[in-house]
Amino acid sequence: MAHSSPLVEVVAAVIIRSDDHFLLTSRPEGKPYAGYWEFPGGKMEAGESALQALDRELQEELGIQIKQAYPWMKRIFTYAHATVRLHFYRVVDWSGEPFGRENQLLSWQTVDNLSVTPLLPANFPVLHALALPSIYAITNASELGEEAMLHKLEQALQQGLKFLQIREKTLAGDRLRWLADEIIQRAHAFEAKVVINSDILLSRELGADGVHLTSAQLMSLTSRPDVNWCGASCHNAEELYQAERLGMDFVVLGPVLPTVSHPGLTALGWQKFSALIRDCSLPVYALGGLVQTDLAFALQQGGHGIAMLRDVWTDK
Ligand SMILES: Nc1nc2c([nH]c(=O)n2[C@@H]2O[C@H](COP(=O)(O)OP(=O)(O)OP(=O)(O)O)[C@@H](O)[C@H]2O)c(=O)[nH]1
Repeated sequence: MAHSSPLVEVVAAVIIRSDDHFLLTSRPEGKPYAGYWEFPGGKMEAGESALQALDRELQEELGIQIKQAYPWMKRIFTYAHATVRLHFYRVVDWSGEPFGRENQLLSWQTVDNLSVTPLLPANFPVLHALALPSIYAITNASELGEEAMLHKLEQALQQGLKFLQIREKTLAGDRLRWLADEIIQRAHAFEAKVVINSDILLSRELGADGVHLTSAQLMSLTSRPDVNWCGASCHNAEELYQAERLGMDFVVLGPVLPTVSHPGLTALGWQKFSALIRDCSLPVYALGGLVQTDLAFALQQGGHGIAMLRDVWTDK
């Protein structure tokens, strides 16, 4: 889209408590969209980095100091008054207790039970992304065996796993249908989301929460399949761009590190991962050779979380 006005760079903080509640504030009188609920933040000033701007805004508006913030999605949005580029950060640790220093209202909210309205229109995709957990598991019955896979899944669900992809390339027909059905039933008993690799019809038939498209499917589609959650595998800038264009809910990008399952693919490395997603408007999971302890680093690189096919099923 062509921008008639210059881009206004804005930082916005998704301040998340350990109980997953996040903070919304109401826009003060006198500003465009006064009374609308937003994430605390504001315009970057000349010479400031995004993080410096975030730090300043949170001190000015809420009286808190950031201790840990992760860069997250970016999003360009055109309002009648301006075109803004929003730099979202997830702030997970801070000092001080937030209070409205500019007489704005504050409210701690959850994605499942949002009780304030109206919200700034640019922020809806961000709320959607907040519903996605930071760990994305990928099933691996072909290596573990089907019964062992189900057993490991049960354990992982008990330990808090909330999101997984059924990806069983060596199974088809009734065998895949049976296993997928077993997995979905177990996951749904724990309110975990399940997407199925590639097969949109199977996902609908079994009542899964959506699909995970291969990069080849992603590149050949002209619109997003009509399912609740739709993700895709990406390996480069072109595929990321297509995922944004089609309005995917999330992507995985990799392989970040060399991996046993895809020996032919050259690993991106963390630097390239981070550079590729710097301006991405979607939540991006890092994938490829990762273990659970890589999560913090992936978040620092701008990732939404990590996807795992092996480490997630190993006993800890
Ligand atoms: N702070 C904030 N701004 C947002 C969000 N979403 C969103 O579209 N914006 C837009 O980004 C711009 C931020 O401008 P602002 O008016 O809050 O900036 P500011 O605090 O520096 O105020 P100022 O007008 O006094 O300079 C507005 O156009 C606002 O509509 C959000 O979640 N938080």
